[in-house]
Amino acid sequence: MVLGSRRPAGPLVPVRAGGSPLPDTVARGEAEVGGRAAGERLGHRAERTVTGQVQVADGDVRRENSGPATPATGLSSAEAARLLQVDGPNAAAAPPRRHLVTRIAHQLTDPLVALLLAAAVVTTLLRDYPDTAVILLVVVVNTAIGVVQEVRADRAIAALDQLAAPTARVVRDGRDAVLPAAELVRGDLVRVEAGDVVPADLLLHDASRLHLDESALTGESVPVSRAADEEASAGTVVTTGRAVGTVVRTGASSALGRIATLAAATRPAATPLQRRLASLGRLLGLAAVALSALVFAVGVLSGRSLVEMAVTAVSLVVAAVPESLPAVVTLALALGARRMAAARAIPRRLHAVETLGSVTVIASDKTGTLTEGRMAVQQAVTGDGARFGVTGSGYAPDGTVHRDGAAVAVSDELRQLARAGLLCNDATLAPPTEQRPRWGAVGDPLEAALVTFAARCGLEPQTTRHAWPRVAEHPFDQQLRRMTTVHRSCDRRYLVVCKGAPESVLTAPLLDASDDELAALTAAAHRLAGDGLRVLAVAAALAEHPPADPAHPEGLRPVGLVAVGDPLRAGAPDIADGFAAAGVRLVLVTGDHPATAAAIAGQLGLWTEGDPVVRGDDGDPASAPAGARVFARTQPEQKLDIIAGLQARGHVVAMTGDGVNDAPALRRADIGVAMGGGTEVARQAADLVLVDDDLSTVATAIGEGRRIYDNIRRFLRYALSGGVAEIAVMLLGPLFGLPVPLLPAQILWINLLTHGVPGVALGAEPAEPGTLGRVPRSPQESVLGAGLGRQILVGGALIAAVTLGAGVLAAHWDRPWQTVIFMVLGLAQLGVALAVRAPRPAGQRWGNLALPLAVAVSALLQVAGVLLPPLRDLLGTEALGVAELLACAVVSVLPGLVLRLTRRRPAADVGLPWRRGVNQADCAAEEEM
Ligand SMILES: Nc1ncnc2c1ncn2[C@@H]1O[C@H](COP(=O)(O)OP(=O)(O)OP(=O)(O)O)[C@@H](O)[C@H]1O
Repeated sequence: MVLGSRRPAGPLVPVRAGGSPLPDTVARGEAEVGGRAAGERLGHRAERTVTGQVQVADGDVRRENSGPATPATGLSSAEAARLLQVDGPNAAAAPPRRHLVTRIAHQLTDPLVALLLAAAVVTTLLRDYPDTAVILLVVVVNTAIGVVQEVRADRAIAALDQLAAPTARVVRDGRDAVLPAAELVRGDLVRVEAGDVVPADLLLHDASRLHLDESALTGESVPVSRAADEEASAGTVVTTGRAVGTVVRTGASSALGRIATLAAATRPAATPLQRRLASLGRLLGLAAVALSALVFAVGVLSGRSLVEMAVTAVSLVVAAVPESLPAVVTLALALGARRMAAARAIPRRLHAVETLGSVTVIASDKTGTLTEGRMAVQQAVTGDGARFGVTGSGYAPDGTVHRDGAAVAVSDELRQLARAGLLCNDATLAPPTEQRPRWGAVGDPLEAALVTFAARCGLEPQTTRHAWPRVAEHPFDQQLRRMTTVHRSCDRRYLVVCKGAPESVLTAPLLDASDDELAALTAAAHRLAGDGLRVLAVAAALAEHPPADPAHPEGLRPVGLVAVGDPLRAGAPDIADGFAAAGVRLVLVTGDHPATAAAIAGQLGLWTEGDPVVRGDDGDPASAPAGARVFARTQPEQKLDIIAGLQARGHVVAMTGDGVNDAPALRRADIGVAMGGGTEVARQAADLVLVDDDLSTVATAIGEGRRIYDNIRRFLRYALSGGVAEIAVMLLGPLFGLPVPLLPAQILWINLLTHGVPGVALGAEPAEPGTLGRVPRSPQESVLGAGLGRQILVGGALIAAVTLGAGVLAAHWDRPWQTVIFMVLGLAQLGVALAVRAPRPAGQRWGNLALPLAVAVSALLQVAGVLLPPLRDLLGTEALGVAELLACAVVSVLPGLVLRLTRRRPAADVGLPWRRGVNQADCAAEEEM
């Protein structure tokens, strides 16, 4: 879906006269009767009855507005609270909360658990009660761990939903307030403006140039205009203008609610990693079943009873497959998401948490993301070529104009330039308040800078605007990159003013100027842009008649250039360095002039003389050179092409955006990043919302994403090494004269102690030092890739080797070898859990304490299985002496020790340059350049 331009071009738009933003009584009963009734917009035929109710053709009768007309002060909080009780929240019916019983039933329907329950039935029939007891214990503990993790994950996700919930600007108790959209009630007075998603069905009272993108409801993406007394439906997007309206329907009865597509209603789909792990789980399950069948066959052939071997085989399947994997992954993702939110980067979908770790390119817009978005006119060049400097603080109207370092009086030419910039302008300035001690911008900051400039040139903005009433306009249009307004002069003529990008304004037939004049102004504009300033050219003319098409005025005379500065955010160069060190390439995508873009990119260390600057107005940015890091003069739609081009080269792309028409690009990017201060529609389209508009939090989020992925692989390495070892011991044991190395109850006991709590604790391991200094992993890489498969086999082989070795020696010395195998196999796995932990972060004494604690408790229980008589009876173990126990402990340490000593040092600390982060194809292409 491509939304229209931020302020879509239209034909000659007559300007509404006056129109206070908030009429005295906005829900005017009589006025509405003649207007279009609610429901009509949605294709329902609607008639208004004498009682003020709306009769909708589908038979639905509802009161449009309860009680008396809403006064300009909006509802009182008490009345709103009462209505909220009556109608419920303004949200799609929340997915029903899963009852505990449902959660337990869900755990019990897992195929592995079903297998265990079947085995329990068999052992009960055989009166093998100890085995039955152990099997049931495993089922109970695993179910409990599964349910607890699911609840924790759901809670973390629900908390995130709250943080990223849509908001609405509403008038309550006579004051403007920003509330969660879910708290809106019928009768609430709501304000909407460009970039907002209409939060509920509104009956409009005052609409100024309001255009709505209704594609969410109708599929039609061309914005439609809506005026007072018409309805704005929930879920539509304001592309231009602003309006005030009264809520007439909320939640499920609103337009969006009725077609049941409110985003909140959908349960999050499984993430790609979860899906990949689910299929890996199925594969492992099949492998475990096949190998257990082999163990079963070997056992039966060597004379063991069919039933005993069947129960052994089932236990082995259960023990070898990491059944807690889905729970570990979901919890790791959900807790990671919570941690990101605490770092002020709110993931709106779980998949963002895992995808962030493999981001290779972050494409950022300039204004407000890398720069502060606080603009000020710094230089001005008048039509006669005179150049002025302007100083002052922020948007404050006072300041000075100087030339060659000395304060000068404002010339007529400069005043004309300032006046033109003030008239062709929709912004105003907000004086300081108690909460905000500085002057602020209302509307486009660039235009607000022009208002300040006019004031510094001695003009009184309101008086000037009043003296030159606007009669027609062509709003700023990102395609044309200019804006035109037409004003009535006091002598009944028309002043036509056009301001915009120099290449859009300094061109015939719009401009009537000599080639020399044009060349001089274009060169001046280029020089100013080269200083990193955003340059606007201004042209104007007095005419007898308004232009036939204000989008394309003709015959204007150049009035001058204004060059607007927007300081780099403090720390922006460090952000660029940080991404570079993380192997993530920062790319600047802007609608600004190539010289401005290059200058800013130069200050960020992204660009040096000779590097390419790709121009969006000069061809297809998707076919840009592979190493390009600056895209200028791009249209929002071209962001899609840039993303597609990068993705085709194998990059995982994060894209920032905050405007109305950035939404498609935010959806298309692997990670759409919206600014907390941006538009609602951008926030809702994004995967990640940066609360403080601070791009550096993306780096933190990338680090978190990598940590989570590392921990999932850590868990896999630990759990699968154990599974491999168990199967190897059962298969190879008979070859070493150990007929049935482990009894079913023993296998399940080991499974219980090793998988459950230590597994979950591994998910909480801290990030390895230098996680952010690593090359991002390839998204195509298998979960078991990058050597993990080999590490699992090595780990499994080591555990199996020491276990079988200890068993063989015990058998040789005529000691209870089966118990020795039980002991060593369990303890060695726990040793591996400690060996695969992340290196302790610098300055932290203990790291993740949960893991050693979980391992210690599990080790004690394992020893108890041999020492305590009741457990011995249950598990079929025999007593071991202290020396034997110590020997078992020493042997069990070996696999972990070997793994620890041979651990590769993290590739970190070396601060990889970003170039190493791009894939091979890119490197080759860059070398060719
Ligand atoms: N209000 C305006 N009136 C006239 N011209 C404008 C206005 N705003 C921007 N321009 C011109 O259009 C060009 C593109 O601006 P636009 O706002 O589309 O860029 P952008 O992609 O949002 O930039 P950024 O990456 O800096 O956020 C600007 O360089 C400027 O020359």
